[in-house]
Amino acid sequence: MLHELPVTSAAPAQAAAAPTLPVMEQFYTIQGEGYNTGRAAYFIRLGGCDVGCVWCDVKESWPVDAHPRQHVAELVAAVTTEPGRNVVITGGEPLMHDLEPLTAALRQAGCRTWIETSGAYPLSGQWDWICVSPKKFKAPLPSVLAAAHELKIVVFNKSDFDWAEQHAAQVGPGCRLYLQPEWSKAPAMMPLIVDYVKANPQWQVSLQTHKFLDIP
Ligand SMILES: C[S@@+](CC[C@H](N)C(=O)[O-])C[C@H]1O[C@@H](n2cnc3c(N)ncnc32)[C@H](O)[C@@H]1O
Ligand SMILES: Nc1nc2[nH]cc(C(=O)O)c2c(=O)[nH]1
Ligand code: SF4
Ligand SMILES: [Mg+2]
Repeated sequence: MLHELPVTSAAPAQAAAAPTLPVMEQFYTIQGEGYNTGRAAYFIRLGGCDVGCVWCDVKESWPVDAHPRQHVAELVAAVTTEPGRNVVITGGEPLMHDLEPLTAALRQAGCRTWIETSGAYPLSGQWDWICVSPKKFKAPLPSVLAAAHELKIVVFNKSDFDWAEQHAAQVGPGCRLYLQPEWSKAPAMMPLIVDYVKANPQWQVSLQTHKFLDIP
């Protein structure tokens, strides 16, 4: 015998919340630092950082709530209006956010995904180039150091050379090693960096070339 089925109104499928991220600024420029210096790249600067570097050159990025949130799809659409396909995710400290949705969407759109991180938070996302710039103010995680393609140490005083070596001992074998002068200390530190790289040629010099060029 057939039973009459109770009439149920199917609950509408819960729409997955479209992922958003707080964006301080976004700009298409030339990568100024490190291994990819000189390459055209689209920068996405995410808001939020609690690392607290005294010499940080982008302190306006620190408060997470000060920056309007954008949908991942909007960000990818903005990136792909430009001819380049290298995308740098920076901040702020970008790894304070789950970067899986953004990096997956960027790769789907044919972009290469690069990150600038202090390494203080666990890695999320899919990356073609990982630049780790560890900080004394909040230690990098061993798992992020191990994944680095590039280790970029900011040299603020002469104790930073020993500190650089301590971190170089924690990266993988193919990782590129860079010493970058802290911008305001460059006149004093640059001669020491030059001598250090000449004596320890596994290291290279990285300069913030965009600041000399007066571009973003
Ligand atoms: C503003 S941070 C954002 C990404 C991430 N929070 C980090 O520190 O790697 C981008 C890069 O700029 C470097 N940087 C910040 N302030 C600097 C300064 N005053 N002089 C030289 N490099 C600086 C950082 O070490 C990092 O490699
Ligand atoms: N041109 C340019 N290159 C950069 N490389 C790393 C930057 C950063 O702030 O993460 C940066 C930046 O702000 N501008
Ligand atoms: S970790 Fe990066 S964004 Fe955060 S304070 Fe340091 S340099 Fe600035
Ligand atoms: Mg910068």
